[in-house]
Amino acid sequence: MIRFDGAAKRHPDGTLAVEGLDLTVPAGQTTVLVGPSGCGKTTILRMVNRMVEPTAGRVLLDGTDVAQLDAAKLRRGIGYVIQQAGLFPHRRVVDNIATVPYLLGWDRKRARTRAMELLELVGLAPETARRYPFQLSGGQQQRVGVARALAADPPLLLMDEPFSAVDPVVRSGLQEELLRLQAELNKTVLFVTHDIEEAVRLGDQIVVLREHGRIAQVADPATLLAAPADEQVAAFLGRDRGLRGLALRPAEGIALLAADTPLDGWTLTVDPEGRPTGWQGPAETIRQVAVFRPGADTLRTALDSAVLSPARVAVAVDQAGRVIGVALRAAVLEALDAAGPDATAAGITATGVADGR
Ligand SMILES: Nc1ncnc2c1ncn2[C@@H]1O[C@H](COP(=O)(O)OP(=O)(O)OP(=O)(O)O)[C@@H](O)[C@H]1O
Repeated sequence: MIRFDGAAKRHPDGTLAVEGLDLTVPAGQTTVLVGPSGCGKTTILRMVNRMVEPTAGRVLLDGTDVAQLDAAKLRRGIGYVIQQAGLFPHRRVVDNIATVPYLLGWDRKRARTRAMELLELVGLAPETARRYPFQLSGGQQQRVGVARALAADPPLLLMDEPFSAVDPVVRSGLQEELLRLQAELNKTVLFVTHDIEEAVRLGDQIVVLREHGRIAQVADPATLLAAPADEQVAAFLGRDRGLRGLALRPAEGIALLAADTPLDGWTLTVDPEGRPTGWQGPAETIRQVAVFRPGADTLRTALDSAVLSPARVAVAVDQAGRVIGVALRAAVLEALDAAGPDATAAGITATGVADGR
């Protein structure tokens, strides 16, 4: 657990980066710091590994003030991932990953064996090990960066906009990978981003910051989207926060009809295994079918499937991608009602945000 106890940073030129932060980062969970550029996110993160020393207050790691710990030793016990991975260009991937084990004095063979395990864990092929960073794509470099941070199995990971330099598709893959890893490893993760979408996807706890590291709100993603603390937070979350909140709710309890139900003249076509191949209409054929997996996907995906379909139904598939039925748009909305409106659950009224009640 990390505890910021009035932690502040004023730079020698007088810039007040962080005014005085009180915050608990729970163990075994992902806490995301999000906020506008320059609000102090990186400064807060770096106070933990002493790359920035607070000018007032303290940062406690499992109850110990980090200022009392040897900085080099402290850093070897904390995984650190930064934007564009920050790999050593002259070292092969395997040796980049093994950096901390080498520093910890592991013998070469053990360190390299560990590096190979990690390469697999982050989804990279074994032959990647012999390459140099410049021979990898941006997304692959980030994966190596994550593997390097995990090499000595530290309980804590600091991640500073680790995925912001890659394109949206790669980024989404990296986020998914981090979620998978985190479900397995249960690290304490402190993650910085300026992307609220990323924060909502990855965070167990989201800390929305204003300038000078002032806390605007600390909440889990569903509560944050349903009940922003004030207008400023609501504006930061964006206008479609309600729709984005659907991404946090499972697509469950949606009534399915048989896939061969007549649908306004549209027929869903499937391949011999039963996977959807397109929509056959009276005058045209559409070759894309947006699908959702009941239980595995979210209400947002189900709604998306229903909105994109020319037959105005969501297409439900099983884990193998075989069609198991279709759902009318109304059925998706009913499931939404049955799940209970989040805003009410969070204790606010429809006008609660606007008028401050
Ligand atoms: N060495 C320094 N000297 C003076 N001011 C600094 C120094 N380092 C950072 N700052 C200032 O401190 C404030 C917080 O910076 P920080 O990098 O923590 O913000 P951030 O929220 O991570 O920003 P971004 O999202 O743009 O990366 C900024 O106003 C920045 O200009």
